[in-house]
Amino acid sequence: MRTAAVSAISAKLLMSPGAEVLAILGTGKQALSHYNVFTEIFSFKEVRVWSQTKERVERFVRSVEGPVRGCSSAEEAVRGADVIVTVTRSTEPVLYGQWVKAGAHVAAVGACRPDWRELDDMLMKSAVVYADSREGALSESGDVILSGAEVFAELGDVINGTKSAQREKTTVFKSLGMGVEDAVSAKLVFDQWTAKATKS
Ligand SMILES: NC(=O)C1=CN([C@@H]2O[C@H](COP(=O)(O)OP(=O)(O)OC[C@H]3O[C@@H](n4cnc5c(N)ncnc54)[C@H](OP(=O)(O)O)[C@@H]3O)[C@@H](O)[C@H]2O)C=CC1
Ligand SMILES: O=C([O-])C1=[NH+]CCC1
Repeated sequence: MRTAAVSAISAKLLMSPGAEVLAILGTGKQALSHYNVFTEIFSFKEVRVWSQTKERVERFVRSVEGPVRGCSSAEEAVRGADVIVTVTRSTEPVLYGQWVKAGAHVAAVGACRPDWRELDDMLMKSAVVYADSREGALSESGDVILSGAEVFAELGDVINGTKSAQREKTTVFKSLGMGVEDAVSAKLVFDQWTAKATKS
C-alpha cells in the first residue's frame, strides 16, 4: 500500500488536471494496491488493465469494482491514457514512448534493478524524470542508468517547492522504494491503532 500511496502522490503532483484515463500494466499485488489507491483518491472515467497473461487480466477485472476494462495489449491499454502505472516484473521494456500521449504521467514501479527495464529509451529521454531518491535511481534503476536519462528532481523537491512540477510535459516518476516510506507507514498504522485502543 505504501508504494501505491507514493505513486499517487506523484500523480497528484504531476498528472494533468483533467486526467480521465488510467492505464495499469501488470495485474499482480502492486497492480491491485495501485488500482485501489488510485480509484479511491482520483475520479478516473476509465481504468484500463493489461498483463501478459489473458486469464490474469480477466481475473483482475472480476476482482475489482469500478470502470475497469481489460486490454489485450499494452499498447491498447496506454494509447491516449493520461496516467500510466507500470507494475510488472519485466526485465525488458513494456512501455514505449511512441504510444504515450504527450503530457501523460507515468509512475514506473517495477524494474528495480540496474539491468532491468520497463520503459524504453525514447520515453525516458523525452520525459521529465522524477525519482523518490536520485541516489537510488542512479544506482538501482535500469530505466535511468541504461537510458542515460537525467533525473530532473526528487519528489521531495517538488513537495518542498524547490523544483517545479512540470505537469504540462510528459513526466516519469521512477519509484524504487525507501525505508522512510516504511517508517512513516508504520507510524500511521501505530497512531491509528493507539487512537482506537485509547477510545475503547
Ligand atoms: N518501487 C517500489 O517501491 C516497489 C517495487 N516493486 C516492484 O514492482 C513489480 C511488481 O511487483 P508485484 O506486483 O509484487 O509482483 P507480482 O509478481 O505480484 O506481479 C508481477 C506482474 O508482472 C507481470 N510480468 C511478469 N513478467 C513480465 C514480463 N516479462 N512482461 C510483462 N509483464 C510481466 C506479471 O504478469 P503475469 O501474472 O501475467 O505473468 C504480473 O502481472 C516488481 O518488479 C517489484 O520488484 C515492488 C514493491 C515495491
Ligand atoms: O521498496 C521495496 O519494498 C522494494 N523496492 C523494489 C522491490 C521492493
